[in-house]
Amino acid sequence: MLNSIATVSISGNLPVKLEAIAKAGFQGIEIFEQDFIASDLSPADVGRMVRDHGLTITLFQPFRDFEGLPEPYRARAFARAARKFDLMNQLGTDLMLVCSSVHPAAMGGIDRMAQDFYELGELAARFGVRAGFEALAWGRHINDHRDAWEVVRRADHPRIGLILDSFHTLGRGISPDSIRAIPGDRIFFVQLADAPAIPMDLLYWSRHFRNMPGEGDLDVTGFMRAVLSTGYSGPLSLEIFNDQFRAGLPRLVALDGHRSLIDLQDRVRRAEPALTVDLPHFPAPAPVQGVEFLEIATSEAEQPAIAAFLAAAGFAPVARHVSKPVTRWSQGAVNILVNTAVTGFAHTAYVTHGTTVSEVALKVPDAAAAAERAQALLIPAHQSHISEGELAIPAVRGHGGSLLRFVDGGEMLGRLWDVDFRPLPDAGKAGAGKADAAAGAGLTRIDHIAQTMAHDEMLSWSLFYHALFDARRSPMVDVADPDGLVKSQAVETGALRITLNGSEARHTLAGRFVKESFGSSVQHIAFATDDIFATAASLSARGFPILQIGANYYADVEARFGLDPALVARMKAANVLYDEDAGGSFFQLYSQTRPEGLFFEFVQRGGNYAGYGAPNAPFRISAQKRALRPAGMPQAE
Ligand SMILES: O=C(O)c1ccc(O)c(O)c1
Ligand SMILES: [Mg+2]
Repeated sequence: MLNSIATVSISGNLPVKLEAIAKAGFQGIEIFEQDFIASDLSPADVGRMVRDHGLTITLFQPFRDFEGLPEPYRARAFARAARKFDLMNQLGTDLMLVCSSVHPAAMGGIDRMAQDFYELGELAARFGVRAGFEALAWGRHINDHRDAWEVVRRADHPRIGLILDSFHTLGRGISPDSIRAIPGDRIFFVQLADAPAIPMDLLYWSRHFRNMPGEGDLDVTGFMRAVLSTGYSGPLSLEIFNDQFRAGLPRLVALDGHRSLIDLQDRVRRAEPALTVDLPHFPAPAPVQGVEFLEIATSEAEQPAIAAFLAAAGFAPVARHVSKPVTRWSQGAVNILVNTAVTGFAHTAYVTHGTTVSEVALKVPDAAAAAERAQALLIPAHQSHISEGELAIPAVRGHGGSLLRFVDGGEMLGRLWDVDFRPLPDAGKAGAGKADAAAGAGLTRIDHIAQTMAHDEMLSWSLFYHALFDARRSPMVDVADPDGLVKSQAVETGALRITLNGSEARHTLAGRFVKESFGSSVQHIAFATDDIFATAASLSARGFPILQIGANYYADVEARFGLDPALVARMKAANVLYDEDAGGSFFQLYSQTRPEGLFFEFVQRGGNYAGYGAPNAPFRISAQKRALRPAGMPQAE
């Protein structure tokens, strides 16, 4: 099976698109007619350029408004088809997509349309080409692949076949199982696209919101399984109309496309092992068991402030790296490494972003398997310099260029802290006298990590986690910052919870963070506690910069949830926020933002509360922005 992508799916002019598509590892392209017409290259030159990139033209499309026309339109449609078949000969492709008609004069009648296609087949034979019929979800008479198939079946011509497009089938809610009865050799071509579940006009949805399989909410895997069960073995081609991708970086969009096709085929074979897919073997996704450590890259000059912040949050320095200026701070099951190296990856991250989370290390069942899966998904590996006797911890490039490491409980990696670190002589005594250092502030583990990015990177990172770990996504939510909207989406796999946050508005807290840290990065880390009030008291005793929440919030939250006024009084005194869902309750407490924009959150989940306190986010953001301004300053910047 050849993997292919339509030129409409990415930005740039035709040569730029071809280059990006070839570099991303595709074998074929669909030439969208507009892209060809807009270029001033001759058809033969385009064909040559495509082949020089090692690509083949899998499809020429679209040919519109063909079937069911009365004269004189009908004769004109055939004359037009002859011209396009001739063009296809010059381009060097043998398949044209005919999408179902939206012509106002088009008439219905399966047999009339079948007759038109039979005659088109005869014409195609004279040019040595073929044509495939695709049901557009908004076609005038044909808008369902089952009807398109009936037309093709009745046309009964070897040069006329069916073209399936996952969007048109799934977008209309048609079960893909209806595909299983179609003979695979009558399916000439398969186009793949996903889309977010947003109710809207089908045409508008299709032309602006399609995304890569695995980035949306449609059951593209179910569709693919049905297609492959027919014995179809032709191209698998992405046809993604998406406003962001049209403006995105061609290389990155094409690479995401290839990743999505690999992940899709991997899902198909895991769901239905009897189906053959064109993929080498690689490990299945495994759920993440936890965050083993986070590393903050900083400088010697800024290190004392970070150390003070961590100490005030109840962390204690417990160990030092054997060869690098890296300190391990611990509390509960949380490990935070502070790296002040002036060489190597952490330093590059610091120079690029300022003080930043440069690494996230995930505990997985098998680190080597996770790295192998990443490689199969075209996620670049990272080789760090390690000294004699130290562990090589597998790493890949993750969000914002940071490193994502994989550690497991095996022979070597299971001894990470013993091999690479030496305990500090006074470990455990740090902060003694202020509060109980051993217990810290009651933080037990990392609840979630919030990664902030440009809005148009969100789909890409959502695909990354979905493909690598089979992560589940919750619906995207809008968070109102006083200066614009921020989109937020949670991805979860096993014990790993990540929120992806993106904003197009430059003055939102998220937008400013991306600008000021020169690219996307971890913006906040949320720690779990079993007792939010004890944590609040401990933080307060340590002089931690707790975010102050206004009185209006508490009056509202008491009324909204019918909370006990005594509880609300405690929350107010401790600046604790509250939310609940059908599963349980949620308490949160925030820090003010640090100079580089990083902040901490402390949460207590009750029952099976599944969210992240999104309803509180606007109030938290406003409070953080207030805390950033000297008292008495007006709201506007
Ligand atoms: O939006 C369209 O018109 C259009 C054209 C060709 C296709 O293959 C398709 O899926 C949609
Ligand atoms: Mg299509």
